[in-house]
Amino acid sequence: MSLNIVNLSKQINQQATLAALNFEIQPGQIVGIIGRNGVGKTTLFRTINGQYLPDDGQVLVDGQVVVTQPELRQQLSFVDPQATFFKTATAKQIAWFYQATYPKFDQAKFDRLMTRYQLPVDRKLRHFSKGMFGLFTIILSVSTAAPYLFLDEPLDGLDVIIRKNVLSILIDEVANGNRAIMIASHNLSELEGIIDRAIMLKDGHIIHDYQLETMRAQARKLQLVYREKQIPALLREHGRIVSVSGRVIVVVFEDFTPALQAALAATEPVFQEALPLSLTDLFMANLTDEHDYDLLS
Ligand SMILES: Nc1ncnc2c1ncn2[C@@H]1O[C@H](COP(=O)(O)OP(=O)(O)OP(=O)(O)O)[C@@H](O)[C@H]1O
Repeated sequence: MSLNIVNLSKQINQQATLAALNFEIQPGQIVGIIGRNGVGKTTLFRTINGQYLPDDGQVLVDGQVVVTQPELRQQLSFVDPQATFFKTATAKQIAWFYQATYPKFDQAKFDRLMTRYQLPVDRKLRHFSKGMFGLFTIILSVSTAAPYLFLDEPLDGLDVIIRKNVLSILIDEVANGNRAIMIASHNLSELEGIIDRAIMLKDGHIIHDYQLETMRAQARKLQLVYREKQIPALLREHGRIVSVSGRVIVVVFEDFTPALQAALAATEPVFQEALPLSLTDLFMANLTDEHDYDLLS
């Protein structure tokens, strides 16, 4: 089983928001989609799920083209949190609608989760709080039995206790290896705790597709102090500078080889310390523009 995104392209406002994206998702994975505001994460989910027609490229489920075989949409579930069309319906009515759309909709699971999280099934969604609505979209999504789930900012508006519960629901969902979940989120620290892989978008392209375990083994975040205020060229050539504070430089090296280690020693830092590397560091290292922070002052 697999979901393949092949040369997927979509222009929004004459901008190549998605420019020939290629990747594959397999059940058992939780994949984070990360990138700055407006980069196209929601557009990607909408295009994969058929809300937007792609300008080019294909979405394939088990090698079959989704756009020409609409029944394959049952394999995909994306509850768009920005969709307002069903806000006048009650939670129970939405579940009926989903049963019609997803023949394998798991009503017992839906009822169990709604009860567990004390969400009123007879209340109209427009009367749900932001957090209740967010939780509802997750419950709806996991109840579809679709193997590929897409969640857009699923933790937004949820209190810390519910967030932890939601994360454990999601981990349980992929544990048996039958489902994959793609999550677009700016909650990087919480995302990092559950994802296996992070796809980083910039300027319409995938600029990194990290397997987090491999990345953690290969990358280093170092705090370095030099005698002079000048930043050695090696740091910019092989690393990404995260911050500069006086003579203290924090730099991320994504591929920290023994040769690089030796070259770094030759720059003669007066102090060097390895710091824990997080997804936030990778985000900042790759996506911070120089005009965002005056790194070089
Ligand atoms: N319905 C729309 N009409 C016009 N422009 C849109 C529409 N939806 C998105 N865009 C534009 O498409 C681009 C991508 O937006 P998108 O919502 O996919 O980004 P995102 O990565 O999900 O952002 P965020 O992190 O802020 O949620 C942005 O430039 C946005 O302004």
